[in-house]
Amino acid sequence: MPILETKQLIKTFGGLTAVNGFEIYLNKGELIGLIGPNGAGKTTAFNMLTGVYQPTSGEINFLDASIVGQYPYEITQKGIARTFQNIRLFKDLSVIDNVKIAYHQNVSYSVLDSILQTKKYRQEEKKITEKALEFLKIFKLDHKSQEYAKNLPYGEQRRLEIARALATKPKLVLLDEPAAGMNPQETQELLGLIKWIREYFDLTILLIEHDMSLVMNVCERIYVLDYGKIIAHGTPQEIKSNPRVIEAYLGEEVPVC
Ligand SMILES: Nc1ncnc2c1ncn2[C@@H]1O[C@H](COP(=O)(O)OP(=O)(O)OP(=O)(O)O)[C@@H](O)[C@H]1O
Repeated sequence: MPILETKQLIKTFGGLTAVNGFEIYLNKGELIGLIGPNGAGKTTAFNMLTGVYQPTSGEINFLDASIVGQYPYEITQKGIARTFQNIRLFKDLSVIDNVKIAYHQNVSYSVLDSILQTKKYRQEEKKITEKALEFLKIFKLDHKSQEYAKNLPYGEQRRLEIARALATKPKLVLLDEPAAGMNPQETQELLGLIKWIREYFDLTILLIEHDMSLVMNVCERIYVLDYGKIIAHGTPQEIKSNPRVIEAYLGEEVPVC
């Protein structure tokens, strides 16, 4: 039984059909790639899976229940987390506060507790700080916990964004071009990190990526989107040699390994 399944998802913006009949399934524990030329509809698909956009029509089932019509925060609570193509951190907050914010969706103290700084509030805040620090340690960012997020080098900001997404305790993580803007060494490290977090946090991962070597090296199956439609689906080997994929990439040599 797939953890996530979509049926005939469509998203139109005025006269433009950005996503047209998007059907994918993700089994628990899989690491799946979503690739396609610029403007193919990849981010729009992510936005529908996370409640940022409501589909024009179609179904999205997560853990056997429909999530269509739910708000992004409800979908996060159900266990889907994401990162963004353009890093979205609270840049003027410290590194640790960026992670603590992700924990705050599960606090049990009230606004009044926090205003009055009650014992309950203080105890829970202490626990959250400890947990956030543990998390930063895993991502080798603990020594920068008090640094402003905006002062981190690019690769570390990407790591922090992934750390923050994982602090919401997701079952499924959607990574939107995590290697964008990274140099080859950072990309290589990221590849190791993605493989590792999948095992360590028992995750299912859906990855949008333009870096073909990353996708081909790390993903078990790949979906290819072109003009809003899935034109191919298969293992990296199958995708590499698929004529429709080669055509969509305008004769570019598709994958590089
Ligand atoms: N909010 C919006 N309003 C109008 N059109 C939109 C909106 N969001 C996306 N689009 C259009 O939908 C199409 C798909 O865009 P999308 O960003 O999903 O593609 P993509 O595959 O993620 O591209 P890229 O790889 O460049 O990020 C594009 O033509 C884009 O201009």
